[in-house]
Amino acid sequence: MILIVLFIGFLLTILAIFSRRPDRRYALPGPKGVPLLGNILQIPPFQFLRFIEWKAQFGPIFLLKLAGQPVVVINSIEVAGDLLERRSGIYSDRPRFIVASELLTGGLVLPVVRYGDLWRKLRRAAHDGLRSQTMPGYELAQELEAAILMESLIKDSTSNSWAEEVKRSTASSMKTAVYGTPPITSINDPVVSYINAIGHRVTLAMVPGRYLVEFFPKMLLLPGWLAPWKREALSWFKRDSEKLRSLMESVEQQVINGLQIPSFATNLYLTRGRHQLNRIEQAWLAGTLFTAGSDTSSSTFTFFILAMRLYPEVMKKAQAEIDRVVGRERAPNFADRDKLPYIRALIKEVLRWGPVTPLGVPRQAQQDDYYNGHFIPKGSIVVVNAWGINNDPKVFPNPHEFRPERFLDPSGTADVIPEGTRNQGHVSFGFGRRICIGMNLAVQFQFINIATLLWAANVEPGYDKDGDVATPSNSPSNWVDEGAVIRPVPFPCNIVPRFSGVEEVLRRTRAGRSI
Ligand code: HEM
Repeated sequence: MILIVLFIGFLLTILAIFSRRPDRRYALPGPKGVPLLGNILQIPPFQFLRFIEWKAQFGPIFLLKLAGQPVVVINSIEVAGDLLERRSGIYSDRPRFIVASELLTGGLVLPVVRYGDLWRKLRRAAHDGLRSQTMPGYELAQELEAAILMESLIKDSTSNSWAEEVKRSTASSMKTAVYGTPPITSINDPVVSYINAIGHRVTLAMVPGRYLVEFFPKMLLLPGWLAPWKREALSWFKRDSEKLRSLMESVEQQVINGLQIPSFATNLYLTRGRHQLNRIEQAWLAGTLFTAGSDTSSSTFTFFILAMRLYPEVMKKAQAEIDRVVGRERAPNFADRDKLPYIRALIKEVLRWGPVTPLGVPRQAQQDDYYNGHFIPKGSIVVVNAWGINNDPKVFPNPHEFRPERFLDPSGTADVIPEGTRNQGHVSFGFGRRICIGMNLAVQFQFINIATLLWAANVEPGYDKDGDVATPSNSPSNWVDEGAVIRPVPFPCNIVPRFSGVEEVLRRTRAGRSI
């Protein structure tokens, strides 16, 4: 009798294993790995470049195994659209990061929140404050910050410290947009340093292999005295929540005192009845937007400066357009945007050309799926090689060339936008339901800073320590991976005023836009 029960149990186990294991014939193609580790050892830094090589071998969608975890890599705009947009019900979740997105941040950091009701609430509230209709509310502060940035860049035009100044200015602009605070004078501003430190802790906690609990989730049940990593993370969550809440409370207090400075947090507080977020959720949402927007925007602007240093003829063409529309008596403003098609095209090209977030933010398949006859198991991590798509020669001929004209019709006036790019011209903001919620603000930030810099100054070659002309390039040896973003390694260059009187106009612009 016992033998019969054991035999039936054995048969059921085998059946269960084989009903879950896909037939190998249906598996996605992909590089062969080694036992246990799978493809881990084949993945170098700047993996998106290797993914382009594998695309040539295995096609636009392939499978990697990282220590048993299936990772599906998408390398074409069509496949990304098919899965992340047309099957968004399956592909809108994020992978689980126990320490980073649960313990350290209470599951409240929008880019890594699991797909579900809380995500919907946070996303709706974020959309409320960042949709295109709200953008004019941010313009005055962005024009002010662009004038401040330009004044300081040209004041010390031969300095190599421009990259630090770009970081300060971006953090300042994002802090004003989120909390309505005046411009900051130093990147060491205490609020900026605090929120950046939270971002840094989260990024570090996501490094694969850092915490065993990610591989053995049952360890989460250990009591704090046996799990110092858990105790520490929970204590950071408490401290960070208090800090972020105090920032929201100062905004609330201003509104209560009758002072409504336009900002994301002011809007969040005023619309709290509609989105139903509690105070801690509101506080984390505001703080998250600051971090998600700062490094991405400053790195993009740094790629713009690199492009101007490498393509002086593009710079001249853009400046000619600005001179025609704006003249020299005033600095550019948002009212000029519709009349500056070349600048709009140039912004798209910067976002396409610079690998700021080359692999976007990963997704996770919420159920088993088949694509073109290939099996994608539930729980697979799904990564889109955005940089690979942005550099696909079929969509963008001569992709390594910086050429804003690719986004203009032959008359140079009408925008030309490749299909499947959600009207952006590139896929750097992602896809589907989890597409970057801050993209309107991000593009607006780039517009005013790019237009102001081109109006005010030339980006000219700088010199290295030996006195030789520095020769930066847009290639791996000139990129630095900071975890959340990739940016160009700072390179010497000179930002030189284009005409006398620039400083005076910038001073007037600043004085006319106090917030
Ligand atoms: C040039 C600048 C920026 C780039 C390149 C960028 C890129 C991205 C990408 C690739 C994603 C993931 C999209 C996906 O999963 O398909 C994302 C998500 C996100 N971004 Fe941005 N971003 C930028 C600026 C901003 C700004 C300024 C903000 C805030 C105001 C922001 C807030 C967010 C948030 C909250 C998410 C998570 C959305 C979600 O998971 O539902 N980003 N961004």
